[in-house]
Amino acid sequence: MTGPLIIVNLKAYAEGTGEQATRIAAAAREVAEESGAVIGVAPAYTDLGIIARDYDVPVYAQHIDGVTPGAHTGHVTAEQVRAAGAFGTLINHSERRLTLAEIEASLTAARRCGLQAVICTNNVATTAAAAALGPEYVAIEPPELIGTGVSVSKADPGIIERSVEAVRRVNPAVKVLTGAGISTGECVKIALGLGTDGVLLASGVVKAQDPAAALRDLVSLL
Ligand SMILES: O=C[C@H](O)COP(=O)(O)O
Repeated sequence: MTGPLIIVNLKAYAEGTGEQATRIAAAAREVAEESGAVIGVAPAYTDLGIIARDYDVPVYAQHIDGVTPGAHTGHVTAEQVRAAGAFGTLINHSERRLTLAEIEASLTAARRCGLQAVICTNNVATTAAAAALGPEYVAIEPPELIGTGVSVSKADPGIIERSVEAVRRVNPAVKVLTGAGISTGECVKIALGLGTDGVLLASGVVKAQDPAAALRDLVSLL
């Protein structure tokens, strides 16, 4: 994949399975084709297989556990999401936080299965620690802005700049995403201008009346 990456995290917003996820995946595919942007989706586990099978978009798990297949009730393995068609996985999202040891174990599992790893972080220090582990991406998201509609790009550009600097210092091979309240092309443009490689967002697309229109706006200034 080349160019900025936009990942739409569907979280647990849907009350059922299928309908919302397939609508957003279809919109992601359509807008990616029109614009040339890379748009991934992170559906619930219950929707992951169908999205990966029927929609030509990069699919991310929202979390994987750092275990190998075996007696682990209530866990989800990298092998399972890979077999269901996942391209990558989020790790340590603010709504699914892990210890440092667990982050490392989940990253090891992702590597074992060839999944692209996006480690989410909540401040500059954790961004630097995550970068030291060497995932493909870190995604810095100030937790207080998540789901608020107040964009990190406008409310806290400094945390993006400092995170990009920290990653470049620790491990320049790691790419940086940012997220929290991102909903417009302007937010994306500011984030990229501050040195990121893309954005991670949810409510701006998931709660939109017309997800395709919301995605078109996001890529409008690329
Ligand atoms: O994974 C996505 C982030 O937590 C951002 O969520 P949000 O776009 O609803 O603020």
